[in-house]
Amino acid sequence: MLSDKLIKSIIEKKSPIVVGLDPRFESLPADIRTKHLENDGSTLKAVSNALIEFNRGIIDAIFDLVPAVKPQVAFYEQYGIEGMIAYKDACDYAKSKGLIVVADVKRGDIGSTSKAYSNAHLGKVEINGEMISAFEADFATINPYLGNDCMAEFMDDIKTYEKGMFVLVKTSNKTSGQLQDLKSGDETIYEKVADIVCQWNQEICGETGYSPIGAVVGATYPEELVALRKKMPKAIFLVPGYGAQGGGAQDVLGAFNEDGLGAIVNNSRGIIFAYQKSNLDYKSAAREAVIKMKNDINQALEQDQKKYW
Ligand SMILES: O=c1ccn([C@@H]2O[C@H](COP(=O)(O)O)[C@@H](O)[C@H]2O)c(=O)[nH]1
Repeated sequence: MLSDKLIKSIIEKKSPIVVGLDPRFESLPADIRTKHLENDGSTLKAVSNALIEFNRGIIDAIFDLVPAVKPQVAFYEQYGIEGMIAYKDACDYAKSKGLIVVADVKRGDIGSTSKAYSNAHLGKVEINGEMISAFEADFATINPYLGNDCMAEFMDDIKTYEKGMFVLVKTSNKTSGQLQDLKSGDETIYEKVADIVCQWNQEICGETGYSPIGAVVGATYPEELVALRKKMPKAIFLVPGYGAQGGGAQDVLGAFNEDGLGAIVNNSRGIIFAYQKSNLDYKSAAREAVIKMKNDINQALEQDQKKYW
């Protein structure tokens, strides 16, 4: 089961970290931008090729240190078809290096449309009797706003193809409370979503005790992390908000179970653009940033007596 694969890879690499592949063309190293603008002019193709070169460099620099990467589709989609070619390359190249791919696509719609989203990112499409993969990520992030039956559309592919999903429970952004913290009866909306995640965790769970149905909970809400951890013991938490959004090692401790497992902390800008605050080239700077993040989190886990390894 994919949750077992992720947990085992976290243990093997001693690294509960996911690197966010969120490239911005204007923030890429000047030599990469110049080369591709000279080759292809001021075009979407130039940007796409630059993103591909940059991402491959980042993946080469960090693949042995972390279990997973998380490409955020928005940074590719903005460049249209050419951008999506770079998105697919990020997924495929990361997989070729043994990494688990979390597609940050935040999908969810009426049931029949959710199924099409699931086909695109987790499952396959049928063409003339043949089943073909489109993007083939491992996990996808899911927006629960349309309700249980719409999220359930992803379940078939999760079971058939050993995939997983991370459901947005309590997001890291400043105004996440505007809707997510509203009360419905005794519980907040985000607690209701956590209840749904728990139900699915009963339905599907791996030998490590963790389910491929995980939860997104922001590092920027450490108290909620603690409470939600107790509520969803079998869910793996995908924790964004570390680094650029202000979260640090102490803030994410609550995401981990007492066994020291159960969470994977994302850092995108803080790793891929680390070179901007360093004298190193972008690959070496990304590697250094991952090593520092890993040491910081492992040290905090050790002090909290939660370190697994
Ligand atoms: O609640 C959420 C859900 C998703 N994200 C995504 O994570 C990364 C964070 O990037 P940083 O550069 O590390 O801030 C980005 O892709 C977001 O779309 C999130 O931040 N919060």
